[in-house]
Amino acid sequence: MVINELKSDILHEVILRRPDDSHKGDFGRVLLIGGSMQYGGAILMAGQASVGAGAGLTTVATDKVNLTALHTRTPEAMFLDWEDDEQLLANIEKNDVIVIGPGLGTDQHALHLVKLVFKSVTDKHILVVDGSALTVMAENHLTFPRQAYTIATPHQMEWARLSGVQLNYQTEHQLNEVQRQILNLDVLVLKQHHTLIYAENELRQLMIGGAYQATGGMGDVLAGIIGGFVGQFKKNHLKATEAAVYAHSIIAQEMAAHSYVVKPSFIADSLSNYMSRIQSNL
Ligand SMILES: NC(=O)C1=CN([C@@H]2O[C@H](COP(=O)(O)OP(=O)(O)OC[C@H]3O[C@@H](n4cnc5c(N)ncnc54)[C@H](O)[C@@H]3O)[C@@H](O)[C@H]2O)[C@@H](O)CC1
Ligand SMILES: Nc1ncnc2c1ncn2[C@@H]1O[C@H](COP(=O)(O)OP(=O)(O)O)[C@@H](O)[C@H]1O
Ligand SMILES: [Mg+2]
Repeated sequence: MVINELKSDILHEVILRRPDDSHKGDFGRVLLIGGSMQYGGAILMAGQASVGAGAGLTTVATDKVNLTALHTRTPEAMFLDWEDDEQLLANIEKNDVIVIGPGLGTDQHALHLVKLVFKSVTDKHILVVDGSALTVMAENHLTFPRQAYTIATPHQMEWARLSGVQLNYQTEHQLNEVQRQILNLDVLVLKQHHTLIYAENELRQLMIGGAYQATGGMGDVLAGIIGGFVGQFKKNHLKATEAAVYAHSIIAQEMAAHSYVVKPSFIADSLSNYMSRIQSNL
């Protein structure tokens, strides 16, 4: 398979100046589901990243224990109790993008939520599946729903669990591509040093980023940025995903000039500033 490098021009192609005559409803409604008691930080970071990426409206469905922390860190985001199925169903319908998985955990409630989302999404939705949701799928032999546009963001271990392609075989790109198709995925973001993005007729590789990103929460922030980008830049979901992947790492790379390790939440917070530089072509 031919691998094309993912380059900075993707940012200029995707991140456009907002029309003056617009409102929050024009820039995507993103619902993020995750954050057990143990992993609350993951969904907080993903929510913060969705807001930072410019999603018009961000809602976080999580364990009640995370309510105060969410509103303290990211008051722009709305809260939803993840035990309230009725509210969840109403919100799935209302939102354009559903991000499920950051800090979700793998217990029975996590499985219930994954099943609820998979059966409720329609062809109007973009679904981003990350973290624990991928492990829950693997453990319960679930496949992605056909009806939604689906993007999965596994790291190599999560991909091995889900696809059966073990780490030492993941360099065989054709194997990953076949699994992407079998699993009904529109886009596979296979995260690693030099992340690969598999999609119909296309394989792209990120050639920036580094070990300063190897810290918990880095993927949670990426899931939130992807949610914010696909919700907002609606013309091409694949390109919006690629731009999110590139922006996430170029910001980390810039921060690494003066940070040994880059804090994921710092990327979420500086994203908007970076995007403003891109749209002004600075
Ligand atoms: N502050 C928080 O609340 C955090 C919550 N997290 C959540 O914790 C849950 C479990 O995710 P984890 O990823 O920790 O656990 P997993 O058990 O799914 O995988 C982690 C292990 O996979 C292995 N691995 C192999 N290749 C890898 C690669 N390329 N990238 C990363 N790991 C690779 C590593 O040995 C690593 O310890 C997820 O729902 C995640 O969102 C994590 O994001 C960490 C931070
Ligand atoms: N050495 C590295 N070089 C480049 N990128 C890295 C490196 N280590 C981790 N990353 C990036 O950081 C993110 C980690 O995602 P993930 O493992 O899901 O983290 P978490 O679940 O803790 O949030 C991915 O985007 C991955 O590509
Ligand atoms: Mg992760």
